[in-house]
Amino acid sequence: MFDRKQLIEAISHQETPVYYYDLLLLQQTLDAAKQAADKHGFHVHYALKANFNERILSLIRNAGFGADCVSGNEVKKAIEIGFRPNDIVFAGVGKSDREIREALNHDIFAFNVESIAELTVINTLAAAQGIKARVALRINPNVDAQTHQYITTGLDENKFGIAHWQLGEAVETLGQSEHLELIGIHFHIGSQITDLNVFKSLCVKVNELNNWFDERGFRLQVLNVGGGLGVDYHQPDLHPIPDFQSYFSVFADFLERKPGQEVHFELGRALVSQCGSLISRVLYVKNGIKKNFLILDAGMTELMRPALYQAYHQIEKLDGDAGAQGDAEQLRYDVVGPICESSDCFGKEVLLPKCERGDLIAIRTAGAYGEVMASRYNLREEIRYLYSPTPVGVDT
Ligand SMILES: Cc1ncc(COP(=O)(O)O)c(C=O)c1O
Ligand SMILES: N[C@@H](CCCC[NH3+])C(=O)O
Repeated sequence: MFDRKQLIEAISHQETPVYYYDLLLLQQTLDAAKQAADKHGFHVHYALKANFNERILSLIRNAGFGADCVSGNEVKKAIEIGFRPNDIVFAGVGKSDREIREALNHDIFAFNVESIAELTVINTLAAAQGIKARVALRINPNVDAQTHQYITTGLDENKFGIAHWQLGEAVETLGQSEHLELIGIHFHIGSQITDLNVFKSLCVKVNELNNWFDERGFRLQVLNVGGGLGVDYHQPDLHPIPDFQSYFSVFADFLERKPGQEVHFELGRALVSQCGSLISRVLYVKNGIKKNFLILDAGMTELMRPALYQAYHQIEKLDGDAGAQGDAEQLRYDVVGPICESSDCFGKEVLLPKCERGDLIAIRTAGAYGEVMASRYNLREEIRYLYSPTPVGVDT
């Protein structure tokens, strides 16, 4: 639970803006996800792209998750943090030769391969090292994730994965590639998916393709269905932990596994979103005729999602006489940052208790795709962090 009192105390001497991570909530989320996945014998790789803060990664590694990486540096980071190479997968439409070579050196579990040309390149680089690379084919299943158009990835018009009509050629290439071992098929249809029916549709496609490979004599070890489970940006206190039980049950009920086949997942957002908040102070209040502006010391440089996708994040006043839930006068504010871009806006017409300079503002559900997407535009300061006390008995 978001402990405002503890946070206000911790923050009082702290410069803002600052990312606050609730490590207890993170641990509870990881425990819930692990328990729900273990019930079905599912393997979960954490998608590092969502947040690669080292304290967070350590907790995730200790909780027994693998790693899903999308660059050579993410692979390197995962190894440094102590993820076992055998628990690391590497996706990405544009893996460079250097990145592929380094991942081969580490003998990672699998490359999720996104094109036929990439198969040929990995085969050549593996041959040069005299080894065999384990690969899974990332297939574009043309399933509509019913999410924001910029974060949908599994439609024919998206750049990700191999199209189903290219599978014949992919299989032919594999047949000619002595240094590749096909271990599975991989899918990822998009992010922030809140309608579980979408995952049922994905299962139907995975089953069809699993049969397609089976009929051609391929014994696939792994079905990797990617990530994408969404979180509640509107009510973070009501739903601090996503419903992992229902999510994994969809796959347990609808995926038709062949004997011995493993199911792998790549969750990012669902594991880390709710544990993070961006904490900021009000620099200025501008009262206009048409609008009131709350100008914060945090901007799109610290949290880009609202500017980039018009994403909603709950905005709360943390302190002040009335507190966030008090019966003080409420006003509507456009909550903006100091960056010289009009899109530098966290929310329009946000209803808040009357604010003044120095008040603390929390922008919630910022643990995923927050800090990692920060930029130094306008030569902003480096990101600062603050952590809640480490959960008892947990080693970070
Ligand atoms: C291949 C792949 N796997 C996993 C993820 C993690 O997605 P999410 O954070 O929505 O769980 C992504 C990002 O969308 C991705 O591109
Ligand atoms: N960055 C996106 C999600 C992209 C997921 C990675 N393919 C977000 O903030 O919601």
